[in-house]
Amino acid sequence: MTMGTEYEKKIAELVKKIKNFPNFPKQGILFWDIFSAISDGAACKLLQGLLIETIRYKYPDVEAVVGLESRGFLFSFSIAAEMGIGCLPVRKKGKLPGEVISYKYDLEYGSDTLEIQKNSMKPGLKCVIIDDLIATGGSLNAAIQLLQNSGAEVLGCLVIIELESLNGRKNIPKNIPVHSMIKYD
Ligand SMILES: O=P(O)(O)OC[C@H]1O[C@H](OP(=O)(O)OP(=O)(O)O)[C@H](O)[C@@H]1O
Ligand SMILES: Nc1ncnc2[nH]cnc12
Ligand SMILES: [Mg+2]
Repeated sequence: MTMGTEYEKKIAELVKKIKNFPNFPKQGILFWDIFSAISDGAACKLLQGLLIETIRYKYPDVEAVVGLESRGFLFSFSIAAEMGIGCLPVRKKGKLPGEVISYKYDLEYGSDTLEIQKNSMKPGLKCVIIDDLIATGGSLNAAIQLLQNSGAEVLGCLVIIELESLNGRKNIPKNIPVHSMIKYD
């Protein structure tokens, strides 16, 4: 996909701002800190503009943006407000009031459950899932399953960062596009 050299220049600006932290939160993990890229106003504007440009180009029919707790929320509201479309949260079990639809999934140890509010869902609602980062792909895949079980149409996913060495895409259904703006090994 090409969105032009201006777009590429803005991505390069963003890349300069993202810091990483070795051995956080555990020994052996290189942590990519999206908050380091939004600590000044110009950087916030840059990233917001890039996200909106990407969504408009990749998913022009989107009707709602679904943010994954918690870092995904930063970006879902910003995009939804600018585009005048819905902003739906996917949260861990027990955090959302009212009737919810749940999806339980396996982790390396144990399991987790994601939820979405039933009254925010309409059959066939065209959703894009947004998060800061894809690592193993477990979170995005669980959100895709949850939304599809809820009757939504998942147009695709958008993440800012992809950790390619973890090959998270192998855990995502082949017919669901995942667009990442920045790729690290
Ligand atoms: O592809 P995966 O292996 O599922 O990992 C990616 C997820 O991990 C991080 O969230 P985390 O669960 O650390 O919580 P946070 O967003 O609340 O910080 C990140 O923000 C993604 O949501
Ligand atoms: N390496 C990493 N950096 C930041 N967030 C993450 N979530 C999962 N893996 C991560
Ligand atoms: Mg997260």
